[in-house]
Amino acid sequence: MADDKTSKKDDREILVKVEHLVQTFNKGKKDEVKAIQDISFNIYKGETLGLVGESGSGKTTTGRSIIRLYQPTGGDVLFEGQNIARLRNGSKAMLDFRRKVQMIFQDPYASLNPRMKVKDIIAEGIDIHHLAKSDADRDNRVNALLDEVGLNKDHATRYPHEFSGGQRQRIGIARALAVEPEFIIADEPISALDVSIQAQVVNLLKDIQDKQNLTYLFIAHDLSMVKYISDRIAVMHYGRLVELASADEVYNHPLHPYTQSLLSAIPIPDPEIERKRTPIPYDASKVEDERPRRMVEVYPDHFVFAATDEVAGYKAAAVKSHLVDHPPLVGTTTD
Ligand SMILES: Nc1ncnc2c1ncn2[C@@H]1O[C@H](COP(=O)(O)OP(=O)(O)OP(=O)(O)O)[C@@H](O)[C@H]1O
Repeated sequence: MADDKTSKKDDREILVKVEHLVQTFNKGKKDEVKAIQDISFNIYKGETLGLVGESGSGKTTTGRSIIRLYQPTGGDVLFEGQNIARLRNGSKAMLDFRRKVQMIFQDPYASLNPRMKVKDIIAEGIDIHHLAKSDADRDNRVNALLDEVGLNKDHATRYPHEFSGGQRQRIGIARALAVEPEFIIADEPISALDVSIQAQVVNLLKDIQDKQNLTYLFIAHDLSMVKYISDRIAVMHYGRLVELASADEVYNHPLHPYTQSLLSAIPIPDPEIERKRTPIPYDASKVEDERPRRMVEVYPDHFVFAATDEVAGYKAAAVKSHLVDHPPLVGTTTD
């Protein structure tokens, strides 16, 4: 992390270390896109790090660069201390990484091969990594995985089109779990699902995490669900991180104007309060000028993207916010 001076030594084990990651598409061409512009953060073993931001902010690109679906333009990604950005495709270390890190995708319709039976979809990774000792072992593993995600063994011989969206996402989760991963990148895993199903899938992911001590990067634009599942939250804007802290900190003591604006747009399930609230508009001019900025720890474990002369202001705002017993709901009210 850029400025660790106020951090106490802690015993959290770093599983993934992203350092100065840069991802530029079509570099040097007319349609160049700076999708990620120098971001650094850690993901600790056993935690869920939520990555939020508007469409186009670079969340998916971050996930895909970490898992090496994209070769980073710059920077490093350390997984268990090994630099993934430099691994050769086809090497033993890369194969090992491909097993340990799995992805769950947004669209459970597009991500499952319609011509394959569910058991073969789930067992794909088992086959690639030669994890099953026999055909019976393969079947047993598939059945246990179906059970784990709330499906049953009768589903094994069916095809994806026979399932609902929520069930398909469960199949996608079983496929990811099949190779006994350590780290899962879930890219908007519930955005395409009915609201009534979303909580079920999130709860399933949480249960599995508890049982298997998995680590998650959970990408979403829906801040309400991210709060529920995340230990910490990183807020992304235009290819940069602007704030990173525990979920409670981000929700109750947001410091960066962009985070405050995002939070103010979440509907509150109380019609009385909701009626009086107006979202805070985001004024980029003050916090996105030419001054160099970096992530600074302005409160313990609470980082904000700040220029040197903004740090004191953020620190004071953090202290002030914590003095209030019940922090004000973000968003201005008309009262
Ligand atoms: N393969 C690609 N080639 C060129 N540009 C890309 C590519 N992938 C993403 N981009 C661009 O990079 C930027 C970041 O996109 P990204 O998909 O990472 O954002 P996101 O925050 O995940 O958005 P969403 O929520 O819509 O998925 C966008 O401007 C996007 O158009």
